[in-house]
Amino acid sequence: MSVISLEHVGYRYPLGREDAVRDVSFQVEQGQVCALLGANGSGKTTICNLIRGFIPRFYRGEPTGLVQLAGRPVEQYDDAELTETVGYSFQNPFTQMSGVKDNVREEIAYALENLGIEREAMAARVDAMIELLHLGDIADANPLELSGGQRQRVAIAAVLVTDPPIVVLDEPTSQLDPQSTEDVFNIIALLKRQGKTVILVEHKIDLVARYSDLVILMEGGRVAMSGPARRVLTDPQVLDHGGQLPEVTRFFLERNKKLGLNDPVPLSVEDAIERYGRKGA
Ligand SMILES: Nc1ncnc2c1ncn2[C@@H]1O[C@H](COP(=O)(O)OP(=O)(O)OP(=O)(O)O)[C@@H](O)[C@H]1O
Repeated sequence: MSVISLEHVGYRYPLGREDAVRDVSFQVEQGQVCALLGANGSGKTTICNLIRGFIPRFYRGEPTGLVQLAGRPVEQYDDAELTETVGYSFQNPFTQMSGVKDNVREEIAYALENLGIEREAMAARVDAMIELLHLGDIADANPLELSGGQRQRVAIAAVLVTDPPIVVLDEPTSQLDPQSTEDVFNIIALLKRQGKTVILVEHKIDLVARYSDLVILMEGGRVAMSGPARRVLTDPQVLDHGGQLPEVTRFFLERNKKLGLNDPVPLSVEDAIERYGRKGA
């Protein structure tokens, strides 16, 4: 049974002039990282909102089709179940801070307070998140006085601390420097090893190629291409649908074209080294 399943899903925001998503179908199995790709406005965040149940609980309107989590329609989940099942890190970390907590430690603990977790266990889980996301230096800082990148890391910690089986990360590295970006992708790999199912909206295509199992490429609210990352992200048609290809892949596609070859195209530098060894291209 798929952990996340969308079947022919469509939705228009109440004030929208056209459908934000149309006839979207895909399945994600437990432990998979699924990347949602596509140009601005192609429907990625809307899909995240449908999976988290914010549509139609927060955003009104009537979605069509069927969104299921672990085989159960999202509309059958109550609010508490959805909170526990889907951890959601928003595209804009500025909207994610509670605004009611004085420091980062309390901000991360906030989500646990309502779950009735005992104090000591709560402190241990918060400490683990502070370590995981390298927040030690700012643990006592006011969440509202952090930089964008710091807030982004606090927001991810606040999502992961509740240990949800599904994690939705909407552009989690948009404000991060290369080192912190790499850290976040290492955490995604860790989540995968823990058996969590991850939905990732991310533009850094080289990292997407290295860490994702599945890719859904959106275009104008529809699924333009979907399937295993290895298949989709080595297909030059991605470029025709407003997507990007990893740098190494583009290089090898160009090489094949120029030399009239039909060699397999690698997805990452590691992949290229494995296929072509030291002699290279
Ligand atoms: N609250 C809203 N009300 C009306 N229309 C909306 C709303 N939010 C998004 N839309 C529209 O729905 C469509 C899909 O938007 P969505 O935010 O899902 O795309 P996206 O791929 O996540 O874009 P981005 O990369 O810019 O975040 C767009 O046409 C957008 O203008």
